[in-house]
Formats: sequence, C-alpha cells, structure tokens
Amino acid sequence: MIEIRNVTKRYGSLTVLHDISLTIPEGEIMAIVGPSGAGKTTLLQIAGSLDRPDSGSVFFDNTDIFSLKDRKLSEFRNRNIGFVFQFHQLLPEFSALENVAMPALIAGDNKKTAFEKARKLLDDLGLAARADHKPAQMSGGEKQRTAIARALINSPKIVFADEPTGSLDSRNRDEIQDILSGLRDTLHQTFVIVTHDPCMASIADRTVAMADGRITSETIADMKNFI
Ligand SMILES: Nc1ncnc2c1ncn2[C@@H]1O[C@H](COP(=O)(O)OP(=O)(O)OP(=O)(O)O)[C@@H](O)[C@H]1O
Repeated sequence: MIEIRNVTKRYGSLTVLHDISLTIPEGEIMAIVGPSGAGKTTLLQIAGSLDRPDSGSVFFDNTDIFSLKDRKLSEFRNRNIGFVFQFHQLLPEFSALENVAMPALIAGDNKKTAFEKARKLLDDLGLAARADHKPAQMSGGEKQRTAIARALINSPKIVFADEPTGSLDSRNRDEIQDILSGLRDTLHQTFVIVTHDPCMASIADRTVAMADGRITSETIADMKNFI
C-alpha cells in the first residue's frame, strides 16, 4: 500500500501540486489523467521517489521514503519501484538482455541469476528472439516491451509509467495495454500510469483526474464513485 500524504510542490512562485493526498491500492492499475500542465508527471515523479516534495510525505507500507538519505533512497527505489517512460530510455550500447538485467545486477544479483531472470522476462514478453539486439535494432513496441521487462526485473512493489504508449502506433499501443493488464491479472502487479490515451484509461481499475495541481475526481471502474 502506497500513501501520498499532503504533498505540495512548487517551482519558484508556481505551485504545481496543492496538498495532494492519494492512496494507491495494491494489485490495481491506476490511471492519472488530465490536461497538459495539470501536474501528473510531477506527482508521478514524487510518488516514485525521483523528486522530493516541498512538504508532505510518501509512505511505502511503513516506510516514509523521503526520510531516507539519498543513497538509501536510491537503493529502496531500485528494489521496490519500476519505471517505464514514454521514450524507453534503454542504454543504446547494451543489448535488450543486458538492459533488462541491469537493475538486478545493481541490486546485487550475481550475473547468472540476473541474466536468467532477464531472459525469462524477455521470453514472457515475446522478445526471446530480440535478446541480443541493441535498442537501435528493435521496433518502438519491442523497445517499450524491453523497458517493461527492465521495470519488472526486481519484482517491484509498484511500476510507475509516464505515457508508456505515447510514442507508439495503435497496434503497439494495444499490445502494451494487453501486457500491462495481463501483468495486473496474473502477478497482481500494481501500476500507476499517466496517460492521455482513453484506451489506456479503459484498462484502469481506478482513474484519478487532475487539473491545476489538484485531484478533481477519483473514479473506480464500473462503480462511478467520485470524490
Ligand atoms: N523542473 C521544472 N521547473 C519548473 N517548472 C516545472 C518543472 N517541471 C514541471 N514544471 C511545471 O509544472 C507544471 C506541471 O507539470 P507536469 O509535467 O507535472 O504536468 P503534466 O500534467 O504531466 O503535463 P503533460 O501532460 O504536458 O506532461 C507545469 O506548469 C510545468 O511547466
């Protein structure tokens, strides 16, 4: 269970998040939607510990993550949180297999274990034949599937995804959506996904709408439960 409590973020005189509180339930896909500039990415970055709030806190189970010093916070992030970005951010000089194995090696897995886990994930995501390819030798959809495998390798509590289908055509978008909802259904993987894509929001169990740095509604799929 992840809990965002009274988070405020300012850039100079601009307040981009106003006293946001939000609980992220385990095993669900939460979509965050809203117009450009609403603060979605800023909230994702803070919830994912990549950026610190000016006030407020983020709890992962009982850990107040921003009470950790930078090095401990990096370790915590690497073990517990996966990220998928709009542009895959794979390292160009490494193969798909090496890119996926990297967070496991950083977390302390030995090479054999890390590469076995990476190969299994690539197999599961239909990329067995691409394991030795570098990002430049893969399609956009394949790169994004590799990025998802990388996000999953340390069995994170949660995966944060910022516009994961934003750079893809509709066929690849459908494929990524199927993968994400499949991971939710089989592994109970928790996802928080910032998206402008209405189809992506349709696989969400819960949709949080933001505007001007505030949460304007929270809708649970099929229940039309607004706050
Ligand atoms: N590093 C920064 N320095 C100054 N202002 C910033 C910074 N990052 C974001 N902002 C501002 O904060 C506000 C919220 O930005 P954010 O990227 O969180 O919005 P968003 O809802 O994700 O938008 P989009 O859908 O366009 O990605 C915007 O007004 C943006 O210009």
